[in-house]
Amino acid sequence: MFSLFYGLWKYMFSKTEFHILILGIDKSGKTTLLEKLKSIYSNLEGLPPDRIVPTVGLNIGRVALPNAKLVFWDLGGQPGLRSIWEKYYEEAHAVVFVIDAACPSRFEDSKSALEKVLRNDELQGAPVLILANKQDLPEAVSTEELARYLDLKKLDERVSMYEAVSAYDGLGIRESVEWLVEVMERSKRTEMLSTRAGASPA
Ligand SMILES: Nc1nc2c(ncn2[C@@H]2O[C@H](COP(=O)(O)OP(=O)(O)OP(=O)(O)O)[C@@H](O)[C@H]2O)c(=O)[nH]1
Ligand SMILES: [Mg+2]
Repeated sequence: MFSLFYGLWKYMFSKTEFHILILGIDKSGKTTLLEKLKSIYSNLEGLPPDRIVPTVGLNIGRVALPNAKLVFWDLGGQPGLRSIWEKYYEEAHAVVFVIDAACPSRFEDSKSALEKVLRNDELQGAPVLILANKQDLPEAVSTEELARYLDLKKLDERVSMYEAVSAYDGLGIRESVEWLVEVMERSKRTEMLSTRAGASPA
């Protein structure tokens, strides 16, 4: 009897926990975005941009929404650190790929890093959100222009979206999170990860 009530309680009140990987080449603004996410969604003030240093290990940010718990994993994007990204693929429900939209000279590097992410079998079916960051800068390109530059064939088969954001002023961040939650809740990958964890599908 207890287990019946516990099961019902769990079904009604427990929230699904989603793991979201924040990837992108160095200096694209991943950690600044993570800190902005924390300050938008919790009472805690995130670190101000001038206190953020290049990431070597892993930064974790937790966001509690009425319908879901989000755990963001932010990794370092320097070339020598990108091989670490793969260690987190298996457990990730979705990927946020951050690009410095104001720095066209590094679009090629971003494109090849993103293509490598998209090719990896361990991330099969994971929704991908591509963020054109630093929109507060006048030289930042739009999502349409960035999409043209990147010309990603592999994206056609993906649940994906481009969003223009600024990790400084928060532009586009709520919309991005709303999209992520909506697609992760319906995604086959979430079902697969829940089954693998021995829990009932979300
Ligand atoms: N103008 C502007 N600058 C930004 C924005 N986001 C990040 N930056 C700046 O870009 C630089 C790199 O930001 P980080 O957040 O450290 O970048 P990162 O992607 O975490 O870099 P790694 O940890 O080395 O991979 C810093 O000087 C930030 O202040 C933004 O939205 N607008
Ligand atoms: Mg960082």
